[in-house]
Amino acid sequence: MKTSILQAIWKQDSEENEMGYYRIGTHLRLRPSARPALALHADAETSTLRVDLKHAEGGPPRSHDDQMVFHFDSIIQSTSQEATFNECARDIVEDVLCGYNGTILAYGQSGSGKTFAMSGDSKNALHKGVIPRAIHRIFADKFARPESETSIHVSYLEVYNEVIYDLLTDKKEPLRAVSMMEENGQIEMKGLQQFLCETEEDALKHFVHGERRRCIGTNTFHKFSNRSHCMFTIYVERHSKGRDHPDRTAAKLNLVDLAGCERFKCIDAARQSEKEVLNINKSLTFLEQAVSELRKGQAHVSFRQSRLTMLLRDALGGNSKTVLIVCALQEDEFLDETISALRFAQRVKDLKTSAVLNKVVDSVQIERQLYERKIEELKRELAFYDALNGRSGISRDDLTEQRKVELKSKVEAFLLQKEDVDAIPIESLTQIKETYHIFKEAQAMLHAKLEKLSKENSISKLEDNQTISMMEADDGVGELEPQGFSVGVAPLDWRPAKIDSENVTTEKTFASALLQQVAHENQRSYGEDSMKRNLAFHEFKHSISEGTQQCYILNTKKSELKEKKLMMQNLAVKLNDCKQEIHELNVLLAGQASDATKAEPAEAETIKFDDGRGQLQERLEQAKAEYQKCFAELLQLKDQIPPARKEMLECQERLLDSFFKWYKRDREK
Ligand SMILES: Nc1ncnc2c1ncn2[C@@H]1O[C@H](COP(=O)(O)OP(=O)(O)OP(=O)(O)O)[C@@H](O)[C@H]1O
Repeated sequence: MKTSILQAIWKQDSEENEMGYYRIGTHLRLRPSARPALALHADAETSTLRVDLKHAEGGPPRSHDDQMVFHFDSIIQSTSQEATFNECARDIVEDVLCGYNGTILAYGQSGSGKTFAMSGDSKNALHKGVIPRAIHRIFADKFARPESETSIHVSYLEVYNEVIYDLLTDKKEPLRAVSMMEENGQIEMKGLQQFLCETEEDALKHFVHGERRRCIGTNTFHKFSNRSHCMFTIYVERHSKGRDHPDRTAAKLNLVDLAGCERFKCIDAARQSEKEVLNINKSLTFLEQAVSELRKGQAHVSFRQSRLTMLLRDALGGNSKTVLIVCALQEDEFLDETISALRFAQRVKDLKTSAVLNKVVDSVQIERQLYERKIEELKRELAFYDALNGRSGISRDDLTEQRKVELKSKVEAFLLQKEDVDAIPIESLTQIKETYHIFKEAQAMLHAKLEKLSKENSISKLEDNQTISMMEADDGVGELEPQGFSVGVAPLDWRPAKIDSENVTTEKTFASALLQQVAHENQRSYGEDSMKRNLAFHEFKHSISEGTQQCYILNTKKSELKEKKLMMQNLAVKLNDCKQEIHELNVLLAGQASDATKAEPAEAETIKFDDGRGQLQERLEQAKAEYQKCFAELLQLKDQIPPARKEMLECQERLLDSFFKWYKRDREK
């Protein structure tokens, strides 16, 4: 029988856990009694309590058939505080350490042992209650896990006459009231202090401080009755050390010691405030009401009716794993209160909460998730547009290694001119980027090869090139721009031919190549660093007579060439001026001729023999003569320039040749 019940409970639990719902655990703790009621039959093995009312003494007349059976997760009777903790509280504390919120709730009539169960007896270490034992377990776990960073805070509040007070207010000050707010569906306590505790002692110090500040009064049942509902909360935040995005959990354990309900007839008017009792009973009634509404599955549960129900909202049906410890007196005179507490426990037993692992996601992670979602959406949208444009099957994800290899071979084929550029597909931005990347790689490889080749081949080649460029830079002879005077409006039969700039360029290129060749040949024999050679060349030109003479001749040739080019430029300008003048005179003469045609015969005669017209004609003739003279000179000069350049280049070549010979001789010495 016992086994089958346990199996059923275990099965129920595991099914519920898979769904994320957790049944509220209920435990019955019977306060030891010298004269327990004959009506109560507790069976710790089956965790059931049978109430036989026919055996009940006193009270209203009852039916002899009145018999009730209450089931619990466990019945604790004459059991140690440690065993009570292990039975009722340990699992919840372990769950809090894993990141689930937990609530342990002590319920029962005044004097039934709620405070004894939760706080224990401070005078005897063996009688420590659930709260100090939970603190011990949490700190033991913190120090047993060096790989995790665990921070522990505590707070302690009481609800007295529907006002919430912070029990951890400094002892010199009156208790500070706390306001309860609801933000984003969460109950927030504005003004409730949370204290960081590094050690178990820190937490115990705060707990004891709060205990001392609880509202305690004397009632009919005992001298130190708690007149308020109290909640000690331990906040456990934990994350693994040394990771970029560590798993972070934040859970809290609410340890609640409810005030005990009392019958009005039991109130000691001399010592107790009626308002106080009224408020306690009222809040407990609202609690019962909320439980029965939850049990019925009502859409609206009246949590807002009291502070207590708001505080316990999550514990009864929200994000919390919850355990209820129902404390009861066994004596006959308290039978009604005991039955009432048992009934409450049975109703709570049917409730389920939906505890979740409280993972703290940092803002960076949230942002990343948002972006990832956005990227997914955009990808879907792109795929949609691709499909609309008949380009389905295009992947915009990172290219696979195989795709990269394929693309590379296509680019190579293109570079080696085996394939046309169309062979490289253009499908997506990723692919285009990869193509650029391949080109860049190819360019880098080529560059490296060239560098290697040039190193192997000759450092001196570069040096000679420097020498050559130095010689060329030294030339100082500008190129003639011959355009601008070839389209003649002058009434001459012939047109001046263009100066053959192509020949000049070719000649120069040829000369450069020649010089390079000379330098290259010489460089093979004398591999020297450029600095030394440049210095030697400078010395040769300025201090060695052979060099000085050749340098003088070269400079003379350069000056002659330069002068000729300058003269050509001046002549070109003059030619253009003449051309302009001829044009203007022609226009004037043509204008006069047309006036003469339109005029009367007598007048026309006057114009025809007008002095001015004769002068214009004369000036035109002079301008034409000037033009022809300039042009002839220009042609002459043009013919002189190539031989002059050739001479200059030969001088240059001779100078270099003499220099290399001298340099070789000098080095051999
Ligand atoms: N299991 C137990 N074993 C021994 N003593 C107990 C037990 N339970 C309660 N007591 C004693 O009974 C007395 C009343 O207990 P307690 O103060 O815990 O009751 P309570 O339910 O918190 O009452 P109230 O609601 O009025 O504060 C205390 O002196 C306590 O030591």
